[in-house]
Amino acid sequence: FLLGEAEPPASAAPAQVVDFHGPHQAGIATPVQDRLHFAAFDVAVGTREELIALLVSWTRAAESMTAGRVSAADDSGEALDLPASRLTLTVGFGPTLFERAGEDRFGLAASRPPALADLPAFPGEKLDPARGGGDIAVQACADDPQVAVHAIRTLARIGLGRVSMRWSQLGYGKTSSTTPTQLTPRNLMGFKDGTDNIPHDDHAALDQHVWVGAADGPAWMAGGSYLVARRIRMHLEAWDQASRQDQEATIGRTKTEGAPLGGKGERDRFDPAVLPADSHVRLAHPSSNGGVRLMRRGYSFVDGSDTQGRIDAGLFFLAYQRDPRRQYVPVQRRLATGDRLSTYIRHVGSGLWACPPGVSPGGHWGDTLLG
Ligand SMILES: C=CC1=C(C)c2cc3[nH]c(cc4nc(cc5[nH]c(cc1n2)c(C)c5CCC(=O)O)C(CCC(=O)O)=C4C)c(C)c3C=C
Ligand SMILES: [Fe+2]
Repeated sequence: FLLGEAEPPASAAPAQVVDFHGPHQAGIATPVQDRLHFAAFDVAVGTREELIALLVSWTRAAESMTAGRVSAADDSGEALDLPASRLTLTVGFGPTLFERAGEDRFGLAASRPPALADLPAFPGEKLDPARGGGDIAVQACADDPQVAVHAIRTLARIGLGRVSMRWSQLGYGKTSSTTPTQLTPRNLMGFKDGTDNIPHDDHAALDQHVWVGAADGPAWMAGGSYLVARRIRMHLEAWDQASRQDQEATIGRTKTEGAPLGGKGERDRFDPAVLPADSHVRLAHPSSNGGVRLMRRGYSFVDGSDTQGRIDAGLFFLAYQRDPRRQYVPVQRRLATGDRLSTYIRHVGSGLWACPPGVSPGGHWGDTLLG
């Protein structure tokens, strides 16, 4: 059936709409929504003009959907009665968009940011190529799962014949708050996650650790950010056999309160040097990593069970940063070699994308790169 250009549903209170336009893409510093649908696409078109046309049509649909309107006259309809639910759509460009197997498909090879260097291999990871990479990533976050799924489905539908979905991941519960005034969410290990994350309104920290600066280069990335995604499987059966004492020593914080070991309250100031030397928080803490921080925005996932009857669950880790070579890579190197948490987890999927700055009204995703 056909739908006209619809007004936002009456229930779409302004507070449920996150502005799509701005100097930075929404969905990075935006207070984290409850649900995620993340998709990595490979581009099938052959010319730069066709790529631009795709990004223009995606942008127009994203502007509509994030405002709580239908995507187009022939919208698939499953989100029709739902409010915008704080939907954000965030796009990133992977290394293969710039160059794939030595081929410069879109004349972009010279524009590849040095910071978009392929991630090195890390000890202990077991990456499944079917769950990694992708020319373009789209992160859809919303407080309603149907709204996030509708948004990805719509972009895939618009891109039919022009892109193929390489892999995707649903996340059902946020694990990292960026809003310290709210109760910190818990991950599937039962621990509060995101206590010391970068708050969404700490603009000094965002400028220092998340947004690419004008002098960082390349110019088209100023105001953008780099996204690292890791599908991290948790061995929950083994975790559940571990004593609470062992679990707390592994993380470096208490389970119930989320307090640093030796402290009382979740937000107590603490000296990481007093935590166990192989604990996760000690090794991930800025003081162990030359002061670097990450904006964590991950989600829990449960994708049924595997052939051995073990639950296929974990953390879909999403981290935004100014330069992965200085941030994610050295932190992950430290964790991969020394973190006691490594006994209970396995990195099985990976991706890295350059997320361009925000879109101005009338502009489109990637216009600073593609013109
Ligand atoms: C490379 C970066 C990180 C990966 C990968 C990672 C995986 C991972 N983390 C948890 C659980 C927790 N992490 C916590 C803190 C924390 N983690 C990282 C980085 C990575 N985590 C950082 C930078 C920090 C903050 C350290 C600090 O500044 O104190 C915590 C404690 C609470 C908090 O501050 O968020 C928990 C719990 C899991 C389960 C996991 C992989 C599955
Ligand atoms: Fe962590």
